[in-house]
Amino acid sequence: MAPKSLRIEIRGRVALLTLNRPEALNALNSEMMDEVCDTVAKYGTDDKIGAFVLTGSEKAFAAGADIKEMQPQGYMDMYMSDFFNRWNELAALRKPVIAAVSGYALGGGCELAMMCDFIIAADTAKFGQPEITLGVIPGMGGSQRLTRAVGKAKAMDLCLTGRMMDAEEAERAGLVSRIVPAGELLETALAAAEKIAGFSLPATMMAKEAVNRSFEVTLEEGLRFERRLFHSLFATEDQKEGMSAFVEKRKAAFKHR
Ligand SMILES: CC(C)(O)CC(=O)SCCNC(=O)CCNC(=O)[C@H](O)C(C)(C)COP(=O)(O)OP(=O)(O)OC[C@H]1O[C@@H](n2cnc3c(N)ncnc32)[C@H](O)[C@@H]1OP(=O)(O)O
Repeated sequence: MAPKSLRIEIRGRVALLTLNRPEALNALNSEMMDEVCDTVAKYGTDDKIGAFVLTGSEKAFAAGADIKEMQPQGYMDMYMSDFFNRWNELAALRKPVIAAVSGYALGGGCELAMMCDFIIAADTAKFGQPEITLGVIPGMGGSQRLTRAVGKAKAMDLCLTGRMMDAEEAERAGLVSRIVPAGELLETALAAAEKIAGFSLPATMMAKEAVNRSFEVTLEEGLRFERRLFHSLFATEDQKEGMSAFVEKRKAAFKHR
């Protein structure tokens, strides 16, 4: 069945996923979670896809989890269904994912963007964790990923006051990798994704794995892990091709093997 709240376009080796619930500013409900996670599961194992772009509308990347869906729930409902757990499938995706954020990225929207590997923001983007204004706290990783991205002071400020930060503040804080004019957001994100998808897929996957590992282990363990991955890439055809192409002064043609 075709997804209802997600548009999927395949552009060469890039899968472009557009959140599509404009009537609710892309509020993330269970249907959307299933559609996003089913889609990344499908293309995550497709050798023809080398990178993803996740985006929303001009007004909202996503204005948070769907408050109307959560409002009637009780503790047992949330606990027994392990509400939001499926979003971990996006965070665990092994291929690179870029979040292209325009407008609101609030609550679960900000958390969803942070599950991606990096965020390219339009100059209109606004980030925040306003859950405190609803009597709750972040529940899709905000207190953890935001703190790792921007440090304790700013994460506390955002989680405790519920205020929004604009794209410039988010870039200064390290949440966002680059800011572009709103009209150039999608082409910039797609160009970055196409560039990544043109490199060796095993190398981009291992680069992602190595950077992510730095959040979990000591420096010494991380360095050893990186070196082992680096060594292993010398078993790939793409290492032979990439280095030969440099020596022969030509463009590499990676086979993703
Ligand atoms: C995942 C967790 C656990 O971390 C929790 C969360 O994510 S909780 C949600 C956090 N997000 C918010 O609290 C933001 C809620 N939205 C707003 O504050 C405003 O909508 C706004 C400031 C983003 C934009 O305001 P405005 O331009 O005035 O538009 P609205 O009229 O408010 O919204 C239009 C339409 O969308 C519905 N909407 C917006 N956000 C949500 C949401 N998170 N869940 C459900 N529905 C949402 C809003 O109700 C409007 O619909 P109608 O009521 O007109 O049908």
